[in-house]
Amino acid sequence: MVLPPRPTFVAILGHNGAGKTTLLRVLTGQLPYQGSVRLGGPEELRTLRGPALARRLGYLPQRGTLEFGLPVRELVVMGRYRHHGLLGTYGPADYARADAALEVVGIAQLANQDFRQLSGGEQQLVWLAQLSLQAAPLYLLDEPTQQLDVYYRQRVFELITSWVEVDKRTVLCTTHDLDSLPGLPGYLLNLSRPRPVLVPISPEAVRTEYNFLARKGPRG
Ligand SMILES: Nc1ncnc2c1ncn2[C@@H]1O[C@H](COP(=O)(O)OP(=O)(O)OP(=O)(O)O)[C@@H](O)[C@H]1O
Repeated sequence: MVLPPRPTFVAILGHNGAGKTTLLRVLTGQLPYQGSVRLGGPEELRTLRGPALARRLGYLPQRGTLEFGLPVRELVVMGRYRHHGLLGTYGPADYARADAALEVVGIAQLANQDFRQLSGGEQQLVWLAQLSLQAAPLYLLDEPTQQLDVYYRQRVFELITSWVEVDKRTVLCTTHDLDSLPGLPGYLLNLSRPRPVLVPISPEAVRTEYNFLARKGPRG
């Protein structure tokens, strides 16, 4: 499969267990794979490590946790780690970016709270704000709207659209949230299909995939 050369959004669909997270883990270099994977460059993915991989992609896994207490703003500013190192000193410009990202995802009022005291949905929004500071050309999101209410779900898909259209990033996003997709520019990739292909998003295409997933069980 080849993604379009221009920045785009791909919603990765499929039943539970279809392999959506597995695909993202392959693309982030966490799992071995057969065949060939290239991310916007000539090098084979398995040869990229550390900073070289981080320059190509930002990854938001499911259910990110934190073992220690940290104010939200301090966690978000760490999205700039590629520029300073993870424990580097961040300056006023970095904090201004963090504040702007919190504003965009709609949780500026939580900036000084301890991350661990936030609700699951609020924590998810913090990770999205942090990711937006990474400024990689490819973002991989694993069910980013999983715990979000209808307002924030809509807001996250607006954010994704702006990452594609304004910031010119490609976003691959696993989701079960088909209701949010019809108006978005980009593609569907249904991993429950025997031969998954990129299908341009339209209300009809979303309905077709919804009906496929609703009628057929994960084992066909
Ligand atoms: N580390 C692992 N070892 C063995 N099997 C695994 C491992 N991780 C996932 N699997 C299996 O691979 C299959 C795909 O899992 P994956 O997490 O990619 O599904 P998914 O499409 O993301 O599902 P969901 O929608 O429930 O998140 C599942 O059958 C799962 O049990």
